[in-house]
Amino acid sequence: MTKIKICGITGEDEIATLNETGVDYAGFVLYEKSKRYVTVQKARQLFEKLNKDIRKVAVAVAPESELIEEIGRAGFDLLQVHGVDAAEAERIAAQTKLPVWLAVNLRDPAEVRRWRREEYHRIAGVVIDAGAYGSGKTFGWEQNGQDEMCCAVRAFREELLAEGRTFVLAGGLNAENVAEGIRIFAPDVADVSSGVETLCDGMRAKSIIRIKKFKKAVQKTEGV
Ligand SMILES: O=C(O)c1ccccc1NCC(=O)[C@H](O)[C@H](O)COP(=O)(O)O
Repeated sequence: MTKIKICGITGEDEIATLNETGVDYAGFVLYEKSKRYVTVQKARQLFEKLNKDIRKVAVAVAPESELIEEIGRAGFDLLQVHGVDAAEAERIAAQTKLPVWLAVNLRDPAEVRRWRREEYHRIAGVVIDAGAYGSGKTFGWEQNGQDEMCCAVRAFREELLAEGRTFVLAGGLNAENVAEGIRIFAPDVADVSSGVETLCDGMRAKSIIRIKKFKKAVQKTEGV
């Protein structure tokens, strides 16, 4: 079944929500400019409350060497890296013992063609995401899934799968569109942040109801 990653975890209530809903991955955004920013230290405190079978993903943007080292010591299971090219992601993967997912923030079809030509030796997986980080917007696949960009993404997915790499679909997913995303791209992992949040006293928080709905929509694609 398509696995589920809930990204942008910031507090203990959200950890309890993930434990109760039983998702596969929890993402912690270690990028200071993000509204979902947590320090590595804060993420480590949250790990203590997280069920052991939920994998912990460090999400970073063009991380400096020091942060990569800190992430490597903190107990994460994976490092998802945005804002770097394939060569830089390969260098990061060589520096850390963690499996690395390269996040590609898509802006136009030419970009997918460029990424498809890259050589991946150490990268464990690729996250195909919308142009803006954690924006709740898709990269435009929901029109019909047949345009140039979608075809290029599917071809990219085939290449990654043939090499045994994980393919993650991200950007603007929610309970209403995730089944269509799975039908078009057949990802290994569906990654969501904004689409399972609610505003509570002006603060964004992951909603247990929305996560349950999201999970149900994913399970329905497999007849569960
Ligand atoms: O969420 C952020 O603010 C963020 C900042 C910098 C890098 C990555 C970030 N988020 C990553 C994710 O939440 C997911 O990988 C993905 O973008 C899904 O986001 P959304 O469209 O909100 O579902």
